[in-house]
Amino acid sequence: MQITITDVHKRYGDVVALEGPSFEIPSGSTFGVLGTNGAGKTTLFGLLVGHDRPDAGRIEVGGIDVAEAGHSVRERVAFLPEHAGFPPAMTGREVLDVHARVRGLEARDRRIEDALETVGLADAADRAVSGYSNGMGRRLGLAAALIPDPPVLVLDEPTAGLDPRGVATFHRTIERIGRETDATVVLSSHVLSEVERLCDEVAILENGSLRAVGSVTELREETADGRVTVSLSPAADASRADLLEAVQGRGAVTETSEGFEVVCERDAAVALCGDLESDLVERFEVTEPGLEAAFHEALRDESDAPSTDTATEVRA
Ligand SMILES: Nc1ncnc2c1ncn2[C@@H]1O[C@H](COP(=O)(O)OP(=O)(O)OP(=O)(O)O)[C@@H](O)[C@H]1O
Repeated sequence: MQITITDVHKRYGDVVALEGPSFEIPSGSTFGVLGTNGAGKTTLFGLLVGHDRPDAGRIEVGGIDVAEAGHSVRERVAFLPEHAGFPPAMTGREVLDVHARVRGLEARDRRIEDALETVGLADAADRAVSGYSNGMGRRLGLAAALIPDPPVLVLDEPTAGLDPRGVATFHRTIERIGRETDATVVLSSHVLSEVERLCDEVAILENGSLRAVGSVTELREETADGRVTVSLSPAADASRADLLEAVQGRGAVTETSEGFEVVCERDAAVALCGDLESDLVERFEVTEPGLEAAFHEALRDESDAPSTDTATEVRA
């Protein structure tokens, strides 16, 4: 189910939480919302799931205005909040049964079995929640969200506070939902590698405004620069200064003990490698920008931005 966010504004007193972001979340996609602390992610999710109303602008889920839809939005959008707690004395299965009854769902047993299976809790279903690990608790929250078979799943920082094994299990669960259901999954995270792994598309927010939106590949290629690292051969010693001068116009050049590095657009980086005379070059490497570089570039935060991530081409 497609989600359309149009010029949404929200303030809390003097604090502007959202200042007009507009973007679309394609039906059936896994979509990541990224941003620094206080960027407006949780506020946006609160509006998306109908907990709050925007001061101006619209959010539509499957063509229906969430602010006008009232409680019926719950039939379309399921929410896993950042902190979901459950009565500790109940078993996982009992928790899900209560969720299913409250929603008035039919075929409850089948739905509960399916949800437990999807999140990998079938074996632990009859244990008390008090004995669940943090990660199991998060997955139980996800199972509760999945029970009504919602067209849209909104997950606020779903892996925050989990250990690496819990994170890996949660990732597999989200990938499975992406593969096996038609659900549109919207998640927020501070972990860029997680978003890069799970999401088809990403929006980057800062101070309530949209800074960038697109597929992870688009953001990598359009928003951030690549890097060429060149080690010169001894044959280049005599012409080192000329070589450095020749590459000056190609991007930001830094001399290194072995040669030089040039940070420039990815296409320019590849072209530069092709232009270098092979007998003067011992080795070069083109490093593609990753989402982390794109994120920092979108926020124009040069100070601590690693500009490159993945090495893609090495030639001796
Ligand atoms: N109920 C509230 N009352 C007052 N200010 C609020 C309220 N909720 C959010 N804000 C403010 O709105 C801005 C956006 O907050 P929000 O929680 O949406 O950001 P976030 O991107 O989810 O941040 P984080 O990554 O830290 O969770 C912040 O400046 C925050 O302090």
